[in-house]
Amino acid sequence: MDAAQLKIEAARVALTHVSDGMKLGIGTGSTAEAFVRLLAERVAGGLSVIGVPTSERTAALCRELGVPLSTLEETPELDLTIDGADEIDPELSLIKGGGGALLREKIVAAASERMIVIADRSKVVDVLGKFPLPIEVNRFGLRATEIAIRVGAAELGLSGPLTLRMTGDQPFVTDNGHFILDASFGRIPDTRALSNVLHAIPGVVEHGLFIGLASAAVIASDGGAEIIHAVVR
Ligand SMILES: O=C(CO)[C@H](O)[C@H](O)COP(=O)(O)O
Repeated sequence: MDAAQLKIEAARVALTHVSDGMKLGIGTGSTAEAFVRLLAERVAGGLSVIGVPTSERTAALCRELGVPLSTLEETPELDLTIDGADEIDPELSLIKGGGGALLREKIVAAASERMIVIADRSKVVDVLGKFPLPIEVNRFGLRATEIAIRVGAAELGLSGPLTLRMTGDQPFVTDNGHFILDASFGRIPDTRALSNVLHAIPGVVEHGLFIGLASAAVIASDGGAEIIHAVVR
């Protein structure tokens, strides 16, 4: 199977966990898009669900394909979120935000009873950090925030380039109007410690470490799809 087929396979298996009447968080990215396309087919066939999208991009696709949408304001408690990831470790901690939607993705996942991550096997790692960690930051005080991140990371023995994400010659702006710094720290042995350090910096809005949020992961490979369950949650 090629990469696109693996994404569809992971999405197909995740869809078997969706049932009539569910309130769904709907992720962002190419794997989540594969899920939306399959979900739309089921909706056309009579499945009744309501979706809360994690980005404007996902919202537009859902509207185009006829998946009924709500907002987190209208529907603040969700049954299940299905989303992709950039990296997944054995405890189902994740790096997310490659598509820039990490803040809404984390809020939606936290508002959901369960989160199922869908990915191909290339996303599974022993230790998170090969994929640069996206950090959503307020535009105000960007340089000061960058310095505070460097200092905090160094206290944990982490260092590496912090790159302002760009779209062409302009900084990439998230759906929430913020910038993203991609932190190439390499392996992150203590994800909780880094999460705490980043959350203590006022200019940091959110980061892409998702710890204790995923209940299960559907990992697709040529051998088929494997479901990994989290120990907690
Ligand atoms: O976190 C995300 C978007 O913010 C995506 O889930 C992540 O980047 C994976 O994307 P893809 O399925 O395209 O590999």
